[in-house]
Amino acid sequence: MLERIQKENDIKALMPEELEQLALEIREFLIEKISKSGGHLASNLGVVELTMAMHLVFDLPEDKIIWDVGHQSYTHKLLTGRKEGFDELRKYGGMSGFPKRKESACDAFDTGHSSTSISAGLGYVKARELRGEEYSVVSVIGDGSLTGGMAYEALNNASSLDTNFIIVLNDNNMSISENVGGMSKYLAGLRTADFYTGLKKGVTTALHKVPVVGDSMIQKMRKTKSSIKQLVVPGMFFEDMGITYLGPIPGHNIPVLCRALREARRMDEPVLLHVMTEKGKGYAPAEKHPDKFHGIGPFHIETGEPETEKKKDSYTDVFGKVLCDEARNHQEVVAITAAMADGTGLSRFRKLYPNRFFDVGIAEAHGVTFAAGLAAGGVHPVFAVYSSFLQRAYDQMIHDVALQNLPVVLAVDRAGLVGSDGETHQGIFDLSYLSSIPNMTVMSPKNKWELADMLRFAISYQGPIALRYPRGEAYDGYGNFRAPVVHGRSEMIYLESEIAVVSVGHMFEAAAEVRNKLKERGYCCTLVNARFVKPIDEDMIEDLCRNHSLIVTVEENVQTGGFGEHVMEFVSRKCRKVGVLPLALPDDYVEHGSIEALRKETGIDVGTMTEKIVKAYSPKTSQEGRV
Ligand SMILES: Cc1ncc(C[n+]2csc(CCOP(=O)(O)OP(=O)(O)O)c2C)c(N)n1
Ligand SMILES: CC(=O)[C@@H](O)[C@H](O)COP(=O)(O)O
Ligand SMILES: [Mg+2]
Repeated sequence: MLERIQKENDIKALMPEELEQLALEIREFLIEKISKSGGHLASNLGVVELTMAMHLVFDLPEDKIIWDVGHQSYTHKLLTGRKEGFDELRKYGGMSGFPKRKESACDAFDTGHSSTSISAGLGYVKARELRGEEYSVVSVIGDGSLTGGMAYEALNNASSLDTNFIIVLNDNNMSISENVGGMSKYLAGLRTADFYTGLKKGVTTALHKVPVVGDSMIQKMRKTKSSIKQLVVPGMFFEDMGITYLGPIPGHNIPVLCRALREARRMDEPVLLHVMTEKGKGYAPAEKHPDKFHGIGPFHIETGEPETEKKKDSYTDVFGKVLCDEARNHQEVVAITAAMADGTGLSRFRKLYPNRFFDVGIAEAHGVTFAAGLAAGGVHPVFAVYSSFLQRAYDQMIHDVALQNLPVVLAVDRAGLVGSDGETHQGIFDLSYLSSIPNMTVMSPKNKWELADMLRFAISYQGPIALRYPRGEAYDGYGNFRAPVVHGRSEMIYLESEIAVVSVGHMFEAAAEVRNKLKERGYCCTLVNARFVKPIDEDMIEDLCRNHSLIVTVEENVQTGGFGEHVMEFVSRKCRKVGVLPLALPDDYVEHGSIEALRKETGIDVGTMTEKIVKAYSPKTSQEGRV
C-alpha cells in the first residue's frame, strides 16, 4: 500500500478498507527506519491516522497544514512523496526531521520550536482573505505545545474571525514527559466528555423528558446558541473565547476523523477540533515509555533498548548531579525547567526536591520572569534551558532579570551545534544575545570539572549569570588544569609567543588540537581558556598583545556579537598592532547533520582552523592590525 501511495502520490486513490492496512505499513516503516536513524518516534506513531485523515480531506499543497513543533510530521512526509528521504533522515545533506518549505511545496510553514502554529495559521488565513483566495488552513498543535503562551495570544487574536480556520488539538496527554498545568487538567476533564454533537442531541432529548420545566428550558436555551452550550458542551474555555469546539474525537478512527474534519471545514469561524491520540501507538515499548521514545537514537526493535550503551557522562548529567549536591547545602536553590526536565538533567532534582522544582510548561519567556520573581522574593533560581529555546526570552532576560540585577542562574544547555535537529535547534546565537545584556555574566567551561566549578560559582554569585555548555559527552581532558574560578578571569594553559589561541567553552578540545598541529609545524603558540565571555578578561588580552602578533579566538557561536568580535573591538582600541582572527560560525543558519560534518562545513574543524591560522599569521600581521 505504501509503495502504491509513493507511486501515485495520492492517498485518496485507496479504497476505504485499504486505509487500515496503510496505517499499519506506515507504523512498521517508521519503527524500522527510526530504529536505524534515530528521530522522534512516539509522537509520529500517535498521529498516523490523524495525518492520513487530513490528507484524505484536504488537497495539498493548495490547502495548508501547519505542524506545531513539526516533530510529528513524518507520516505527512511519507504521504507527500518523501519515502526515500527516510534513508538519510536528519543526516548531513539528508531530509530534515521537521517541515521545511524548501523541502516540499506541501510543507506550508517551517517549525521546530513549539506553540507557533496557530499564529502562523492565522497569518495564512488573513493572507487568504486579503488576496481573495480559497483554501483551507489547518494548524495542528499538541497538548504540550498548548502550554506555550504564543498559542493563547493567537487564539485570542483568532477569536474575531468570521471565516474558516481549523485548529486540530492533538491531545495525547503528554508533553515530552508528563504534561503539566491547568490547561492539561482542563483537557483531561474534556477527555471523558462524549463527542459534542452526540451529547448536544442527547441532552436536548433528556430535557424534553423533564416534567413541566424541561420544554421551557429548551425554548429558553435555544434563544442563543451559546446558552445551550453553557449547559452541556465541553470545551467552554474555547467557546467562550469565540472558538467553536468540536470533540473529543477518537484519534485513531479514520472515518470519524474524516467526518469531523469535513464538519470543521464547513464552518465560517475558527474551529478547534479536539482529537485524542495515543503517543507511541502501535509499538509496545513506546506506548509504555512515550517519554523515552519522544526523541531517540538508534535502538533494537525487539527490545526497544538503545543500540549504543552510554559510557561517559554528558554535560547535562554533570550539571544535574552537581546541582543536586549544591541544593543539599543551599536551601535557597530552586530549579526551573520549561517542559524539559529529562533533557536538561533535572529529573533527579525533581525527585529529591519536589517542592523546589518547577516545570512551567513550554514557556521559556514566562520561565525567565518567574525566575526573576523568585529571585526578588529571596530564593536562588537555576533555570536549565536549551540555548535555542532561550532565544524566546530575550526581553525577559533584559527587562525582568538583568535590569534589576537579580541573582538568576541560566544553565544554558545544548549550546553550540546540536546536530541532527538542525537549523531551528542549533544553539549558536547565545553568546551574542547573552553578552549584549548589561549586568549579565556569561561563562562557558572547557571540560566537565570546570562545568562543576562554574555551577558552584554561579550559585554563589549575586547577579544574573549564564553558564553555557553543549549537548553530548562531557570532555574529560585537561583535568589537572583547575584554577579556581574568578569573575572575569581567563585561564592560561600554555604561555608562549607569536600566536595566541583563546578558546571559548567546549571548543577548547579542538583548540588544543589546533595548537598541537601548529607546534608540529614549528609555530610558537599560547593556549588560553577564556572561561568568561562577558566580561572578557581585558588584562589577559592586553598581556597577550605584548608578545604575540596574532590572537585567534575560537567559539561555536555566530561571529556577529560573539566573543571574537568583543576581543577584536578591545584590541583595536588598546593595541592596534596585533591581529585578531575570529574563528566562529558564519552569520547564517546551520542545517542538520553530525557535529563533525557541520564543523567542517562551517570551517571550525581542527584542519580548517589550523590552515586559516597559518594563512593569517605572518610577520606582516603585526603591522596590519586586524586580519
Ligand atoms: C520553544 C520550545 N521549547 C521546547 C521545545 C522542546 N519540545 C519539543 S516537542 C515538546 C513537547 C510537545 O508536546 P506536544 O505538543 O503535546 O506534542 P507530542 O510530543 O505530545 O506529540 C517539547 C517540550 C520546543 N520544541 N520548543
Ligand atoms: C522536537 C524537540 O524540540 C525536542 O524533542 C528536541 O529534539 C530534543 O533535543 P535533544 O535530543 O537534544 O534533547
Ligand atoms: Mg502531547
